[in-house]
Amino acid sequence: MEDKQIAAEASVKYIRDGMIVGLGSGSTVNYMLRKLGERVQQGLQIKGIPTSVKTEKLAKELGIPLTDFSKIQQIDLAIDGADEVDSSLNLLKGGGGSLVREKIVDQAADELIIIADSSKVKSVLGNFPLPVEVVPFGYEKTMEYIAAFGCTPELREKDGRVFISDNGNYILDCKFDLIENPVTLHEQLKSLTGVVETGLFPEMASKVILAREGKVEILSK
Ligand SMILES: O=C(CO)[C@H](O)[C@H](O)COP(=O)(O)O
Repeated sequence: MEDKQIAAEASVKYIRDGMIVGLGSGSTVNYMLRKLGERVQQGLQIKGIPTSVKTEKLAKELGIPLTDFSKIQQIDLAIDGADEVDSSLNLLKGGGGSLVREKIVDQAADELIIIADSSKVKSVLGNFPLPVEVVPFGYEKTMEYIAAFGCTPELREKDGRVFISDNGNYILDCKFDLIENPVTLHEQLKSLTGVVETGLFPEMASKVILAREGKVEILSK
């Protein structure tokens, strides 16, 4: 079993009867959904809030009951993946392009657990290009303003076409050398008019469940 799957399956034991659960996005989360689907078939009663159209589709296929923000007051727990995690549990996310919905759900949850293999742990964030969701109108200008913060932004494409997020926006993948201060960089980028959201999730995760060579490790605040 690969480490992503081991970490993902270990997270399911934190899901208890009656919980409203934020369902993240990505290949690690897909393993979590499959395990959760099994638990639901065995009688676990939960409702999930998906963070992407892809997650919503898979959850429905697996028989996981879903809800939405119009029907609930709180999210007990969100389980999500990440592209990078630092030792203070700051996250860089959005490799799959779902960062806006992920951030809305993850922020609303009482607890956020991140699941990952050990390759995602970095001493400093920024090796992975930072995904920034931007409004399509005038994205060329937004790109120039973002580049002035010391990165090389690239418009994300998929299958030879511009990638469109679930929210109808573009994603700019911004290669920084290192992101020494994720809080400040996030605030600076967020202040640009065309920026919808950045893939920096500082100080949000309460726990990271990692798998390294088949063994589970827990990083906590
Ligand atoms: O932020 C994300 C999607 O927007 C994912 O959680 C992140 O890209 C990790 O993906 P994977 O589990 O496939 O490595």
